[in-house]
Amino acid sequence: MIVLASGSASRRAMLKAAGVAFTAIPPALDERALEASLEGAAPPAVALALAEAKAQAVAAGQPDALVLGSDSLVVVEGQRFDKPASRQAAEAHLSHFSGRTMELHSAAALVRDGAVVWRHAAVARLQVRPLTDAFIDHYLDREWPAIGGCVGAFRIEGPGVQLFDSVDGDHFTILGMPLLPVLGALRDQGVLPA
Ligand SMILES: Nc1nc2c(ncn2[C@@H]2O[C@H](COP(=O)(O)OP(=O)(O)OP(=O)(O)O)[C@@H](O)[C@H]2O)c(=O)[nH]1
Repeated sequence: MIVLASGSASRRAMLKAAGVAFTAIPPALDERALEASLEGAAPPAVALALAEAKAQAVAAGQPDALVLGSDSLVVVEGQRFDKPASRQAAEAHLSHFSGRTMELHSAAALVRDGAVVWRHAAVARLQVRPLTDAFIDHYLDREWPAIGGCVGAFRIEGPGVQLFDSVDGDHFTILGMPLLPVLGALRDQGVLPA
């Protein structure tokens, strides 16, 4: 059985659309505390550590399952941004992102019998166009609070696409999980038909 250790609607939707049968169990994990313990680590290492910790947290209660954890984080000019906690935070994030290049790191890990059997990190680079205060306000009138659950304060599959001049990277990585490598790993683990 495949367990997705995530409360992310986007990750559930990706796996469902791909035709993967799974059970979703949100991880009970203090992500912020773990991130704090990783202060100074490179973004891919942070995303991988969080993906593994989420999978391990759920795997503890699912002894016979293959457990998939995933994490995404945004870095702009070396500064990391988590999901916006309020509309005001989203406004501040977007003002800061204006005209800058955003790195969106997404990682995934598989845990079986308590051991990490596979891990992968990917990065997408998104060029944020200059954003006026009026645009940000209008955008948030439509997209808040939906984007409260999204790092980067956008949904690329929705109006969030209007934030960018260009995007370089895998669409799924931006949505929150490097789906193609995940599917390859699930085939290697014998839980998806090869
Ligand atoms: N719909 C959508 N979600 C996005 C996009 N970019 C990032 N996300 C979501 O932003 C969230 C990143 O936060 P995380 O802490 O990794 O995951 P989470 O939502 O807290 O869920 P857990 O896996 O339970 O930790 C994930 O749910 C991603 O799917 C996007 O363009 N569209």
